[in-house]
Amino acid sequence: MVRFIEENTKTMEKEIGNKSNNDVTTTTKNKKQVLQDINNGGGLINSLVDSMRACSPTHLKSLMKQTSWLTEYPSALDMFEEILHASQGKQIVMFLDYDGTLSPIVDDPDRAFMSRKMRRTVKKLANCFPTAIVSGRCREKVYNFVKLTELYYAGSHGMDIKGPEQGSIYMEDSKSLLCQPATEFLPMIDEVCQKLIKQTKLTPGAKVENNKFCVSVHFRRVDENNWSDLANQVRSVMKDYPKLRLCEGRKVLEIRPIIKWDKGKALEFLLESLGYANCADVFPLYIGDDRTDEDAFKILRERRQGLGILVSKFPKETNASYSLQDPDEVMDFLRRLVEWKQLRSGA
Ligand SMILES: O=P(O)(O)OC[C@H]1O[C@H](O[C@H]2O[C@H](CO)[C@@H](O)[C@H](O)[C@H]2O)[C@H](O)[C@@H](O)[C@@H]1O
Repeated sequence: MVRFIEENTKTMEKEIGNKSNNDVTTTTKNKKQVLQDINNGGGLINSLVDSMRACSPTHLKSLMKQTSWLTEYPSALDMFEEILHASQGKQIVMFLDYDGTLSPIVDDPDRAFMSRKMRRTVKKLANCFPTAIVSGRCREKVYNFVKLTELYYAGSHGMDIKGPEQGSIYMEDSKSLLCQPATEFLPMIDEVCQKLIKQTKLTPGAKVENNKFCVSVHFRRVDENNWSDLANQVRSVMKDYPKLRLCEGRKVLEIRPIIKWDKGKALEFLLESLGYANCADVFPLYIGDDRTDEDAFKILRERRQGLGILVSKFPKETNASYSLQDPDEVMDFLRRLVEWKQLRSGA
């Protein structure tokens, strides 16, 4: 396991361009270039603002018609039987993103609560299958929203992984499972976070969130006319930190260490920890709504194992195989999985 981490956490200056988790969802070819320029200190502020605009799904509506998109990425509810068929004889392992997947997207990140019904469903799910939450938020924060001790948690985009507090039937000594491949960056992240708070305080609506191994700069509540100011402020801080990179989520700029670690690596690490490293009898199911989830979808495609489900009401480029519209549909899908499993085990 130590080797797994070492091999995967070497700095990746050279690889940034190829491996950025924004690759797949880049709406225009030069958006990747834009982020590289920002990351490398080039500072194309206008282009960063374009890129921020593209964070909003409404800007992607015209990319493909909904109907043809749904033909390519059918509803996981409609394809439920096919999914079960593909998983036959294999151990299903569940990976769930939090924001936009288990909880609806809201204006205030501190109020992104999941419903009681969803919590009950996820609890039942974890009784049926090994289940992990994989989030961009810091692990403690996402745990405080989910509050289930039977889950694996991968916070800070997978850079902070911990086994279930209450132990697990799927892993011996799961309580001691801890993987934090970016600890050396903690002081830098704290410093950058303080600078970003200071720099952005004059931009109404901007919110800087310290996610321990990464930082989020939210612009959901920033007037679009002020986005270029915000981009300037972020850029002015980032230019002094070549070991950090900038990515995007939903109306959020994510600042992360340039290590070769993301939600895809977290998925692989957890599969290995669960004893499924070189195993054909495993069927990982990853459900997520965000660009950072694409790294995990991509890994599943590369491994030809399990499948990814994108949560989106709008057509988006994705490495997922199926889609669900919103957290309500996610809950329906999870419930059906639980019912199916309970029926099979005669519970
Ligand atoms: O990987 P995730 O669990 O999806 O976390 C990604 C980011 O989610 C949160 O921000 C997003 O949700 C907020 C609440 O609905 C919303 O206000 C914001 O616009 C979204 O980007 C979280 O606050 C970030 O720290 C996470 O990185």
